[in-house]
Amino acid sequence: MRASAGWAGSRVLPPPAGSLYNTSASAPTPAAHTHMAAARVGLASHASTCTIALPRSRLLLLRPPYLPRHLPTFPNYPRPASSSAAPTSYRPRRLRAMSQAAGNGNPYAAELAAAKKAVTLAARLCQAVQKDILQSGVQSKADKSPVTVADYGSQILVSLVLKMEAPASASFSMVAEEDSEELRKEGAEEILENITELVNETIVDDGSYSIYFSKEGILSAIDDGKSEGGPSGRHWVLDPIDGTKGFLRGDQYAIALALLDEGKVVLGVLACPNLSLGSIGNLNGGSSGDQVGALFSATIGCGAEVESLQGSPPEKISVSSIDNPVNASFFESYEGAHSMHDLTGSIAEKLGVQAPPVRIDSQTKYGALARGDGTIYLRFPHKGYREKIWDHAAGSIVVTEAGGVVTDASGNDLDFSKGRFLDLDTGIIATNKQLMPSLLKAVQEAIKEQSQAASPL
Ligand SMILES: Nc1ncnc2c1ncn2[C@@H]1O[C@H](COP(=O)(O)O)[C@@H](OP(=O)(O)O)[C@H]1O
Ligand SMILES: [Mg+2]
Repeated sequence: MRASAGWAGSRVLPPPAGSLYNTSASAPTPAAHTHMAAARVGLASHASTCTIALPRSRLLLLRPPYLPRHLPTFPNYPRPASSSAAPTSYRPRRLRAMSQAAGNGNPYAAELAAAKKAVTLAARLCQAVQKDILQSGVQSKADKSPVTVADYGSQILVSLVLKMEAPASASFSMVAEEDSEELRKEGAEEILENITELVNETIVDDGSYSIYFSKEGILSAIDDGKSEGGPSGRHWVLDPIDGTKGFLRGDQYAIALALLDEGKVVLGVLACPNLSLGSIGNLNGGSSGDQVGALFSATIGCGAEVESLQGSPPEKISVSSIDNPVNASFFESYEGAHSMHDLTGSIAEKLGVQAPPVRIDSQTKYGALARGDGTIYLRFPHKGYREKIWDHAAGSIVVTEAGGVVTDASGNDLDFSKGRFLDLDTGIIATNKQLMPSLLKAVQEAIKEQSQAASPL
């Protein structure tokens, strides 16, 4: 059954005056904003070439009177993000001080605070784009450029916040899904323009940073994600929009960010803008009408938490304690192309699970599992698919810190130290400690039967 994500409310809003992504010579432009911001940061303005049409409501936010509020009166403004290192002298201290005060022995408290801030800002951009996609009906067309805008935009914002908030001495490495190759090609000028506008608009709206991205800065920030990761040092791991298909449908998606330290995931945050704050356990992935927008976080040895994306005190979460499979339910991909639904059905049957699968997109499944909305997560890609680390790093630590277990189909821990891919091709399973032994047994039996059926001799 199809999961619905509580976006009905946004669908009935009046249509925007223009699309975020269409260009139109006659449409109003945020030129005044661009000129003013560029002048104040001492950059060349590109406003004369800007033809993006913004919805009227968003244009209001770009009027010059807003700018002084967002651009504090520093004697100088930081370099644009196109420079190799983020400016350090104007880094906001608020976040650092808060995280230190709330650290309570968490050795990654500053990184955790930065990661939460990063995905929250990225989620804001993604929400604006998804709303526009749903209102304009673009999701039914072949043109997938709005998703591209959100994907890149999310990656840029995460990169910006992490660089701004990271300790000045730390080198920056990020393993992320996107690079700038496509955007540097001829014909990509318009989409680059749109990304530049949207990213800068999100930063201005937020007000935390006095930085302005030029187009070259945008390209360079995307390429911050080109790291190969590996077993030594620290690497951020980012999926800027996980669950792209769900994002386009108006369903679940996540911004997933983790930190690897010496090959181990030590921290993970998952922003799930369409996930209800109440349980989705009995709703087949849909919203119960509660407030939507959940932010999961976990640090190694410190447990897992959930809070509202709009800001609420974090609450500790733990996986379900159900130890009888008859009472269990399981999550799997909405997309049959991402996980073999016939195999997972046979595993569930062997285990004795009665409930139908809860099919939702993205690492939102890990978050929902971590807070006990369901008991099991099964993922069995079709033969030959290689899992990427950004599809599991954040989600897996949220589950393990909530008391769960995440392994491959043979019961091995996931190894995030091998570069951009996970070194496995068997499948990924997650559940609580009580159920894992019987789940592993059912998985191995079902896989054996499947391979016998495929080659009966
Ligand atoms: N053939 C395939 N088999 C398994 N996973 C796939 C796949 N093609 C894409 N994916 C991955 O599945 C992720 C979505 O997972 P889920 O099915 O749980 O929503 C995608 O993340 P993106 O949407 O970030 O590309 C992508 O990395
Ligand atoms: Mg993904």
